[in-house]
Amino acid sequence: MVKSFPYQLYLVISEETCVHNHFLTVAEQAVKGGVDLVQLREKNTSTQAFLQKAFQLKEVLDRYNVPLIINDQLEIAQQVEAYGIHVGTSDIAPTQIRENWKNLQCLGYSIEDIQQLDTLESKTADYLGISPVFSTPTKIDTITEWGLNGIQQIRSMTDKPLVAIGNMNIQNTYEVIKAGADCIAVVSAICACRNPATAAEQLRNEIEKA
Ligand SMILES: Cc1ncc(COP(=O)(O)OP(=O)(O)O)c(N)n1
Ligand SMILES: Cc1nc(C(=O)O)sc1CCOP(=O)(O)O
Ligand SMILES: [Mg+2]
Repeated sequence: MVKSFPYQLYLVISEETCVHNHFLTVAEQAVKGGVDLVQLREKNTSTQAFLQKAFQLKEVLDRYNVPLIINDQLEIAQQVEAYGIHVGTSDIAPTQIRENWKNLQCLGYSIEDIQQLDTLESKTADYLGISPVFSTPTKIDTITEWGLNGIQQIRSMTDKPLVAIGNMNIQNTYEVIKAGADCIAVVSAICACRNPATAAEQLRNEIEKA
């Protein structure tokens, strides 16, 4: 059974990608503009610093009832009582996460090739990240881009909620949702903007048009 996934605009944030404002300000403004799910993805910080940022971000998000997802780090996710965790093929496996985190609410898993869809790991996930829809300088260790055809192909093969990530912006959001994605996830389209609330609002409008 597919669990409810009512999220459509997903912010993936780290301190270093927030160019003009503090990351907590970006997160709060983005939520005010329409972001309904946030992932903290810190690739270049110590565990202690990641944990501290996670607590700070959770405090902000809790005020708006917006769930927090932690990237990669199971212990941090559990310590901050996050809503969930997102992992990819090089990380701790979804089945192992389920074994170790009994009251986990939301488990995201990246799909990089079509064979992965038919695995226990994918079936264990609550949503699948289409990784990447379009190639992006924000994450360069990806394999190939799925494009709109890839989204349609995955959509025809699974009922799981699909999160489109990779160079998502206001120009391509409408067609990506039309192709079958349930949600779009962004870094630069919000974090690199001077006004994160306006950026989120514009993305939200594109989603709602579709
Ligand atoms: C929503 C979402 N989709 C995909 C990813 C990528 O996860 P992963 O493949 O584990 O790569 P890293 O983010 O760990 O570099 C994601 N984080 N979020
Ligand atoms: C965190 C992440 N994961 C990706 C994947 O393909 O799995 S692409 C990506 C970064 C997305 O950044 P931007 O919105 O700036 O393109
Ligand atoms: Mg990962």
